[in-house]
Amino acid sequence: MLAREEKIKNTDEPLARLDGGADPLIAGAPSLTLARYAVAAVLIGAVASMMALGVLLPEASVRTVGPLLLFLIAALAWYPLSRGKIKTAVCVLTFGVWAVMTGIAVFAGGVRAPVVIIYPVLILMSGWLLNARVAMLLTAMTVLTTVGLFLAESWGFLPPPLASPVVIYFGDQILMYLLSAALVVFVLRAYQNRLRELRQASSDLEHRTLALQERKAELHRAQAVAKVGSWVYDIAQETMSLSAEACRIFGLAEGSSVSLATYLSQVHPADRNELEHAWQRALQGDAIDHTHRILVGKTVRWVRQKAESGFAPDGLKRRAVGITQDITELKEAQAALQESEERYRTMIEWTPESILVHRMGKILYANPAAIKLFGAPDAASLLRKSTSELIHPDDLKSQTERMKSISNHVPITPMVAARFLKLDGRVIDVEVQGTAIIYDGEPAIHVCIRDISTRKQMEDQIRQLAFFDHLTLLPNRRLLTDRLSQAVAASKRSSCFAALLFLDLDNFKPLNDQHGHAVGDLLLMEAAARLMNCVRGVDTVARFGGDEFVVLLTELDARHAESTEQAAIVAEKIRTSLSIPYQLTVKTKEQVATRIEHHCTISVGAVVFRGPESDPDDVLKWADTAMYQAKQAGRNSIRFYASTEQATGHRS
Ligand SMILES: Nc1nc2c(ncn2[C@@H]2O[C@H](COP(=O)(O)OP(=O)(O)OP(=O)(O)O)[C@@H](O)[C@H]2O)c(=O)[nH]1
Repeated sequence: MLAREEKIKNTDEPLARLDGGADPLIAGAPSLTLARYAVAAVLIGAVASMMALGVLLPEASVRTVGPLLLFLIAALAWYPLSRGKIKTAVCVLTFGVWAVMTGIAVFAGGVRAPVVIIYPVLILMSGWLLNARVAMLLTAMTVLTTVGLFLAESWGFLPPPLASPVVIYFGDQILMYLLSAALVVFVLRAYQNRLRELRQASSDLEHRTLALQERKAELHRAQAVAKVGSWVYDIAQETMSLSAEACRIFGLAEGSSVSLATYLSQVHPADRNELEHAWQRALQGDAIDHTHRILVGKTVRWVRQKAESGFAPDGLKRRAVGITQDITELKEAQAALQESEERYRTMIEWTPESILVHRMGKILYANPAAIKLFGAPDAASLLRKSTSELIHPDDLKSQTERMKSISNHVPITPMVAARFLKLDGRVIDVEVQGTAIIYDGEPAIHVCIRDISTRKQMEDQIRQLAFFDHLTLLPNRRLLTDRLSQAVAASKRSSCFAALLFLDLDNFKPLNDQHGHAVGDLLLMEAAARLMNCVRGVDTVARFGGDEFVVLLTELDARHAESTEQAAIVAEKIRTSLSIPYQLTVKTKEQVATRIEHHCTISVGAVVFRGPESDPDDVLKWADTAMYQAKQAGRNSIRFYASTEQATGHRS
């Protein structure tokens, strides 16, 4: 098909216009093959004639001029033919042959020359292969020539005809008949080829029409799926032709076309002016890319118009070609997203919880609560920091791993306690919870930080109250019981003995009675401090209650005697230390502070024990019994619980 289109393009224009500008294919342009046959036939005929004349009439070389001219004409026609200019070639051939034949007729007897038989054939061929005008022209030329030959002969202007043997007449006539027959065959074949080509062209046209319809349907489907319509605006006519999807978007019946004024009246009043300006710019050659609202019934639709103005393919009409995209859903989604982002922003701006957003450790956002929590003067000074600068070094590894897990969407404990650092370096106890989010279009981590410093302090206080004596800050009876159980269990494992010293201040009550409870408290605190100085770090000094203290000595010797000796040494050290006079500051009734010296001693009951022979209750009871014995013995003394009773398990 393309090859044929190419051939048609190459056919010379002036000749094509001789038939009134009709499609040369349909007007019967000769095919390249047939034209070649015709030229070849003339060439071969000319050569054959020259050869025949050379053989039959070697002495009459002048007779070969005719065939020689025919040969030249054919050679001349071959040149345009080789360049695809078929009609020019046929023209050269027809008129050339006509001219040569006329020349021969002049020397061969005028209107009686045998060659005149070729004229009708040439007229027919020119009419068929070229067009009616050429045939008419050739006919007129032939009639005039015939009249001319007749008059020339009548007036005796014609040269005497060459004396020709009969064989020449015979040969000429046979050649003319053959040539005529060949031309008629060419014409018929050209006609048949033309018909075949027309049928082929018709079938091609049908296929092209079908393909075009399919493409049009596909385009409609694609436009409907993409919600993109197209239009062409004829600037002179001021009419906009719309595709089916464009009609749907504008709420018009399929196949509608609208004027610019009608379209503008459909545009939302708030957007109309701006669109009109854009349209004017487009008419001056600018491209339009404009988003505006249109009113379709009672609904508002968002559309994006993209267009360019220019000339139609005919190069005459000015027009604008554009597409219309229905972006209502996109706009609604954008509005919803914006609303949700604003809500999120407001929420995190006002929440009392501290929130940071970071990507790969770089802080991107900090809410006011976070700025306050980290003691930053403003958001910018916090944004300059990396997360690693805000995390306590001890927790950095675990926090970094958590961030990695969050980024990789690996499940983790939602909230953990950690220590963070304020910008001034102070430590804050916090609970952190991280979530993977998309921030500014890229993955990031949203961290929620809760300051639990106050809660931690309160917990510590509660712990202190639950397990420590508030006056002396020593472990209380509950914690002592726990440590004693641990000591029993440890001694069972290690086979080493432990010792428990039960201490009771002697004659403490009179101090309270004489100087008041506050002074008694001072003594109790001083006694506690002295006790702490008498023992190792692994030992426990507890306030059992009132003026009673307990000292638990662990990890003594594996032998009972040695352990008893070690415990006795510590007990003696304690007894000595606590009997040193106490310097206490007393306030008189008049609130005047005076220092008094108070002498106080202690009675110590001691027991050396080891699991599993002893249990915590027994040990306490045995030490208490021994302490009672020390009191009985006159106070300020140390008594060990009898080991025989321990060994036999006697507990009375
Ligand atoms: N200042 C003060 N006194 C307390 C506290 N707890 C108990 N006491 C007093 O401690 C005293 C203990 O009395 P006791 O041990 O029976 O009497 P004591 O005078 O030490 O006599 P002995 O123990 O027999 O030598 C009581 O007067 C209690 O009121 C306390 O927390 N502070």
